[in-house]
Amino acid sequence: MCQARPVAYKGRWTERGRGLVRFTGVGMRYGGPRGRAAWGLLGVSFELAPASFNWLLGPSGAGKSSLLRLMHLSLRATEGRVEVLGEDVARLSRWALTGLRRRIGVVFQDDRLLPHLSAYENVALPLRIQGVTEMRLTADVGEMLRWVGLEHRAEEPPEILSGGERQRLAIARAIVARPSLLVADEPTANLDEAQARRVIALLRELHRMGTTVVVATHSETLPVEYPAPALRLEEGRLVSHG
Ligand SMILES: Nc1ncnc2c1ncn2[C@@H]1O[C@H](COP(=O)(O)OP(=O)(O)OP(=O)(O)O)[C@@H](O)[C@H]1O
Repeated sequence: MCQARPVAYKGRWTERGRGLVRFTGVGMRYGGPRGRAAWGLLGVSFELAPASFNWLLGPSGAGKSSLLRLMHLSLRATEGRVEVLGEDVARLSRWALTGLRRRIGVVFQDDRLLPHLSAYENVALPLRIQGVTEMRLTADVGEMLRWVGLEHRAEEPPEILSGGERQRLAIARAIVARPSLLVADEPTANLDEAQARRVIALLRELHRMGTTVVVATHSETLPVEYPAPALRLEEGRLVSHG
């Protein structure tokens, strides 16, 4: 399934070398009832090399989702500096943030597919929003569905696909617009081992094509099976990176 590589258009897959992610002294403080505000992240500093594959590890409540939300720009840090794809996000205008978001793909634990659209239309959606031509859309969506091994399910609604198929479809949708950074928050949490391996193989393949990939997981076995740099969080602090 993973042997067939997508054909890079215009001679490239993503902007290789521009996938840098750097956090410097980052803190994320969540509000709450008076006196109950809490730090989800505290003093977190690290740098991810462009086109690297990275694990994000830590127990429940350690801050993994908070870190990923900062990385895919759905949260703003309370303190510190967040640089994504080489941009200091606090300095960007709303317009520039929207542009940067388009270069980031996100995969969640639950697939978040649209139930009233076919598999094909779910993958096509990001390209339709960007207004790409129908010819390019057809080629790119077909290529993505082939890559994730779902070309034969193109006309099906997501609800009749298996959990693993839905998650592969979610990956196809997240990467069809060729993001430079792919952030995955426990993408294998609901899958059996075989399906989980298939999903990780796709994400590893994506990294080999030049995308920076960050995958949060509770799995003890996947990071051993697929060795890669790992960020480990505990109680909101980065306790190791390497
Ligand atoms: N929206 C929020 N409001 C208040 N506190 C929050 C919010 N989101 C997260 N937190 C708190 O921040 C801390 C880190 O949570 P986060 O969801 O980032 O951890 P996690 O490692 O992803 O956990 P899990 O593995 O269970 O998903 C926790 O103490 C959590 O209760």
